[in-house]
Amino acid sequence: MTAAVSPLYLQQSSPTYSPVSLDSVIPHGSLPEGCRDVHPFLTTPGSPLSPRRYTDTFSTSEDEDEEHMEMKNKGELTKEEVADCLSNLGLSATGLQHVYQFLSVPGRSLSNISILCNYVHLQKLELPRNKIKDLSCVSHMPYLIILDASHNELTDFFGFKPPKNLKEVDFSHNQISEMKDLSAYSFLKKINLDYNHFQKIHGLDKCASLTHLSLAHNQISCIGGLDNLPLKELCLRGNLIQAIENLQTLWALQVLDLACNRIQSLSGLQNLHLLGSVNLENNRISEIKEATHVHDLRLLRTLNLKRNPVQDQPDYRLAVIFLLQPLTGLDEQKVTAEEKVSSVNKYDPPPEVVAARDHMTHVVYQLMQPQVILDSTLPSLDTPYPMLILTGPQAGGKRELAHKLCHEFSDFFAYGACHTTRGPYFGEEDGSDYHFVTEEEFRHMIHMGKFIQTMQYCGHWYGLSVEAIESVAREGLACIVHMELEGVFSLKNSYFEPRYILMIPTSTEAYTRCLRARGFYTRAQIEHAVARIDTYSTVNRDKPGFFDNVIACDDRKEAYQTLKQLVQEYLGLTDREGGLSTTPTPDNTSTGAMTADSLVTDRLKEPSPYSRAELSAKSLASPDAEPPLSHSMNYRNKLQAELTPQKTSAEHASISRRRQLVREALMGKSPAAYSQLFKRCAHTAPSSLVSPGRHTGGNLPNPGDDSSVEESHTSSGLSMGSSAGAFSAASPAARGSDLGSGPAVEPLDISALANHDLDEVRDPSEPGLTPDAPRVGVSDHLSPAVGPYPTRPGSNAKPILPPIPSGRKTAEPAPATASQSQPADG
Ligand SMILES: Nc1ncnc2c1ncn2[C@@H]1O[C@H](COP(=O)(O)OP(=O)(O)OP(=O)(O)O)[C@@H](O)[C@H]1O
Repeated sequence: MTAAVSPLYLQQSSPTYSPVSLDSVIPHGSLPEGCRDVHPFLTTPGSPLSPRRYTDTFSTSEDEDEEHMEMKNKGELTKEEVADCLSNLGLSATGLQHVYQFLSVPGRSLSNISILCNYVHLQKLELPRNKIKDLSCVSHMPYLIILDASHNELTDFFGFKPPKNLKEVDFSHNQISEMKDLSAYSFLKKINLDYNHFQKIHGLDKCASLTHLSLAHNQISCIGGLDNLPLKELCLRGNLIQAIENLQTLWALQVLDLACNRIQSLSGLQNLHLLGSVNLENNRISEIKEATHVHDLRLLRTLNLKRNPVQDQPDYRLAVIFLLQPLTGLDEQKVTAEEKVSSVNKYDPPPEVVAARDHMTHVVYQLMQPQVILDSTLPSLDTPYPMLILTGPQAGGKRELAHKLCHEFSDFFAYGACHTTRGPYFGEEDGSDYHFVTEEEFRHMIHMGKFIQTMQYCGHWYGLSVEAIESVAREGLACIVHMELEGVFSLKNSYFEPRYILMIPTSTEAYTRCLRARGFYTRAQIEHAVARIDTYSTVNRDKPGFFDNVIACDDRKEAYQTLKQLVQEYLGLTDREGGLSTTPTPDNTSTGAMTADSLVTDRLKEPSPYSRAELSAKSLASPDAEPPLSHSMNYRNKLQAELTPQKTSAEHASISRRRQLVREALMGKSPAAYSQLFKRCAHTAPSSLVSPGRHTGGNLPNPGDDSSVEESHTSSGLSMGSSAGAFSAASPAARGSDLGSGPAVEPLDISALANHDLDEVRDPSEPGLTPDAPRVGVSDHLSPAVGPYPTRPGSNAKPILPPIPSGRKTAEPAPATASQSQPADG
């Protein structure tokens, strides 16, 4: 049987090789049926059908060998070499024959490959590292898909008629200097033109399939000619490019390599939303802020800015990681989770982090000062000093309403003026709205441990000093302070247990108008303030109970009415004019205040898991409601909860009695006990009271419950009931100013407490014990062995939750001097 002759074979002009029956080469039946039409030239090197074998079988003449050698020497590709280098037997494009589809002839110094005109079925042609100047033979390869002519001497760009299916071309490392129109090559997908002499990109407009283009190491100075190409990868490294331009229409671009150019800015990348990797190594980028140009590229995962001047910027890496949060690799180094967290904590710390740092700073600075006992706001673990904090975005009227409240409820409240480094606005008075200080003074105060919390807002510092609160407390009043969210977070870390009322605008437009109308703020400040509305509502939503109440502050009058009503409810007062009562409205909301949760619900129009009544009941201290323990539990309770999860029945009884007292206090039913908060005693404490260290609690005795209220009133050497009055002895200002109109409180004799019969304080479940008796452990603390005042000041205070005082107790505020209540400077 004679094998059919392949078309390729028919194109061979060599007389040496005549059609041959495969049966003469390999045993019949050893090739699959379809393979029997294969031309013997198209054999795999080394296979039984390799040209070597072939020539052995059909021995050639010596003349032919010589001719072959001669051709080789001239750099001409010979049939033998071709036969050696063919591979990939497969069906021809027509599907009618079997042909070898690949030819790879690398590194043979070939300059003449004209013989390839005959190999029309080739689909892949590799000719790298030769000396080829002419590729016209490719014109005869209509089925060619991949062409590698890299490392040759080509000067002509696509110097052949376009093979219709040509998809990948590698002309890198040649000497081509000019691109030409490639509109006939519409199937081209990848072109590699690295290491040529191109100066300009053009002619690619119609390459509608081009996804990969590499023009590295040419002489291109401007990016252009790439409009609307579906490029996914573009490499222009090693050129003379100075700016990233004309890339905005490359909507599909994912990988961009612009290393080793002269680029100074990342501008020009901002619209490439699919970009996942950008290499800008060894350019001239010097500013970290350049990273903002790619800030919105949410898919950007790797960025290389190595060998750019920007690397010398302090904190470069963290800053870039912060700006480009989705990055997983920067400068060929993995971005770790730790780096991401550090960068956020450094450049945009969440309020909790700011507050924690702030709190830590002030605690440390306070501890570094000589310690004194505060006469009024002593951090009693049982009875925190009552404060009301109005919080919310700037210019929401917090300050105005705080002043109004203080004016109207002057028997209860006074304004706590913070310190600020900003200058006074028109009409603001030093000491009334703020204490206006210089930055230097402010910093000095920080270092002297004078602040409880500070915050930087719009470039200015604000701080609440111990003295600001103390001076109010010494008057027997509760303190109203206004502050931003971070201040609230910080205060929540402290020993104070204020009530927090969020005043929030519900209409952004109206709020913006209001800010503008003030005329104080720059555009950026207005935007900043508006953006903070969301911060507040997010905290409110995510942290139920964080704010005790929420009031919409769009309308100041309404807001004030609501606030006033709330305060009256806190105080258990009836409205002086309107006769408002504390009785809750039928839906139990009782005021126009929104509860913290309901505001979010309203704002976001999401269904609330709670009814309005439930929410109100949760946040307002109605007579029948439990005190809002979740957020106003004091330090001691928190610690107790952690350390002694199991309470004795005596404790339970004590707690419930305390709660009852709170309810009554809130309703004004037990003013005597409640007023003790602000009772000052004329009694002069022994000098041992002025502790060398400011007691922040812990190591001093704590009666633990209210069982000793009566006893302590009568027998202690100190006034009691709250930190406000308990240690007035430590403060000359407080001494002698005990002219309050409230009920007199008898000094507490600690020794009497110490002498308690232990039997009285045992668990009532045990025979002979009363529920309200102090626990044995507590009484142990009170051992006389410790001394007359061996324990924490205020330990004689009764654990009555004191949200708001029941009234002013002093006729005349005692003059306060810094030395009396502040840590001494130095
Ligand atoms: N110690 C503090 N800690 C945190 N924030 C504070 C502190 N003192 C004042 N602030 C807040 O700083 C912001 C800027 O203060 P500024 O006095 O400029 O605002 P304002 O216009 O008076 O605001 P508002 O009318 O809401 O009181 C305000 O929101 C204010 O409540």
